[in-house]
Amino acid sequence: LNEKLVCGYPLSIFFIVVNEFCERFSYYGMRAVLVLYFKYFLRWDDDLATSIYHTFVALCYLTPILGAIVADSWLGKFKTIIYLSIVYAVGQVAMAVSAIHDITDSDRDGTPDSMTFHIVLSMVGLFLIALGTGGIKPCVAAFGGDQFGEHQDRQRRTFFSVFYLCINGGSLLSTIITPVLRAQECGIYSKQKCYSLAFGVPAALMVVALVVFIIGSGMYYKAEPQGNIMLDVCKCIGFAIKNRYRHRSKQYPKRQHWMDWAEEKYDKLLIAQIKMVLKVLFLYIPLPMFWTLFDQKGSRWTLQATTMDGNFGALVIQPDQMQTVNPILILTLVPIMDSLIYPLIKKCGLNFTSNFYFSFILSNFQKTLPTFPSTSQSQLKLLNMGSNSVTVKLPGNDALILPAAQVYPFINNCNTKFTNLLPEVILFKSATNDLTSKPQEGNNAIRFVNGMKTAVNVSTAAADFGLIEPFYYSNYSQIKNGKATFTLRSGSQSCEYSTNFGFGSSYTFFIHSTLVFGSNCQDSVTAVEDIKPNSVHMALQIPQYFFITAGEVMFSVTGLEFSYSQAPSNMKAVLQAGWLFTVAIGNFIVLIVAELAKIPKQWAEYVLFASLLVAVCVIFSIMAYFYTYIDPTEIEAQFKKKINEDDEDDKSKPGKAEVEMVKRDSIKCHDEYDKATQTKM
Ligand SMILES: N[C@@H](Cc1ccc(O)cc1)C(=O)NCC(=O)O
Repeated sequence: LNEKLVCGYPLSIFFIVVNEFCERFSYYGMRAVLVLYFKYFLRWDDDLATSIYHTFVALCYLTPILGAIVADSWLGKFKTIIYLSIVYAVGQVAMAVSAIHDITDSDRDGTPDSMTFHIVLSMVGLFLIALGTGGIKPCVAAFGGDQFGEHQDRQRRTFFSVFYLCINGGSLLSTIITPVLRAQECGIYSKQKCYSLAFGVPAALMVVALVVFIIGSGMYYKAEPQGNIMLDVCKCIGFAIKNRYRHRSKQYPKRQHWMDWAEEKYDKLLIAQIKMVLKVLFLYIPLPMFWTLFDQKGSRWTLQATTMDGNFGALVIQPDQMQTVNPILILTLVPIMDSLIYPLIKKCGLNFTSNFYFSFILSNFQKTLPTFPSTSQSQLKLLNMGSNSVTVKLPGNDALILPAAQVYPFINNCNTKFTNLLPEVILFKSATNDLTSKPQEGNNAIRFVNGMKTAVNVSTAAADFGLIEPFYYSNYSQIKNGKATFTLRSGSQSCEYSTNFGFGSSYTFFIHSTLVFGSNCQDSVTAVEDIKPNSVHMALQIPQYFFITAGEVMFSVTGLEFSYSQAPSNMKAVLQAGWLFTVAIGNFIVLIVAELAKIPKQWAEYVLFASLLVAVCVIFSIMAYFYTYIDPTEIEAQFKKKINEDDEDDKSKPGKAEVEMVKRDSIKCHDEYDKATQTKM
């Protein structure tokens, strides 16, 4: 089969593994920034961004069925991988182009003028990517498995572990790199967040994946497609159901298995193979619930991270970079599980082959947003710009002593009249201009109010607030976390004001009438916190990541190998597609809950998912306990032997030529299986 062996492993798998590394880099790199691209570039709200994200992920895991049909019945795995990789690379390029804001920014203000163009192009790109990544997914893993002979079970198992490590190596690098690229500013006419680069690098990696795969083409074992096996399976199941229904009367004797009702028309080998597949597919039923929780890392968890404090001391983590925790944990946990935990469990006499998972999501939530006025109210701020306390009487309220240089936020009904306010008390009505949500991407939204009788210019290295007229206020500007120094200027005179920012806060800075330029103006500016900085640290997401990743290691890594080893020889890609289909269903569940249920509290949604998963865990454990492992090769060999013996018997009987022809047709795939195993030896 494979003459070139390195340390007992076929050389060809090196190209497959590198291809997978680059492809997963491309996929996860693009996916890491996708939800933020929807929110901040296409300007969609959280629910729409989450829904489209999960529709895309679901599509990526529905298309494997298409890829498996094409590979098994028409092109073979090798050609399917090549053609669909080209489609995939085109999709990635389309995404990169869709994120170039300059293309439609004719007024050069930094925002796209035709959002439709960007939406349509990115949706086309995502569709092509889903077709490509999903289409090749069942083929690459099964193609890798095909490179091993019958006697190389151990090597094949190791291959699947290494394969999983490569997936996570690729995704780890990309989930670190693409958020950094996204955070850069780029553009021809105006500088904006560089989503085009964050999508462009994954596009380049997909081209590399394709080239590496082609380079290895001379070394692969390429099994021939074996006819439209999916169609045969569907027809055979359909016939069994119909036949069972036709013979529902009690006068007909029962058969051992409902699929046995297909025996009149279909070959026993095919029926046995379908039984094997159904047995595994039945075990897959509870799995979507795991993916429902698992895949929210890229959507809800990332959006949640944008409202958290990402300051890790020397490192400041971007919200989308938190996803790297998953591959980091995979890369550490898989070797530990393989070399320590599983052998230990085996030694204890437990057959704990990881068909068990448990994960629980803890939701953390925070309240850093203030109480905002309702539609019939407005928010007012009273600012005492004088140097003495003043007493203020607000309509319907008790008299209030407002100390010097202090601000009093006040929500009142719109028609309330204020009279007799002292000249040094500024009434600052900001109902329509105040921020009502957290600033984007962990930035801080800052504005200045000028209480002086002369216009003041305010600027920092990162933003220019422009010239602020007396008793007027500037627009908001976005400032990153850390120390910021503002320069206040009036004519040729200036002074500096410095302060520290956290993540996701909003401040209004009031410049006092008493400010004297030329000296330190630190005491002449009052900061009023409109929105508190994010108080919950991103590190609090790590336990959730740990539990969900431990669950992934225990069932997903081995699930890949399980799906391969329990599949009949001609249905390996089909069963891989079945496994991936559970991921698609899991993402549809998120979609349904996010779009239809619209649970108002995020924590309630998390608790719902976690409770469902606990219930499903119990059901799955019972199902896994009763599952008995099979050796498809052994079963197929027995059938082959039996059919050959029957053939010999039949040939000796007169008038059986026609039956023999039908049988020969039905075991066509069987002969090919034979051929393949002979070559493998
Ligand atoms: N652990 C996942 C990979 C991954 C990486 C980063 C994320 O944010 C989420 C998931 C994995 O191995 N998946 C299997 C696959 O085939 O992609």
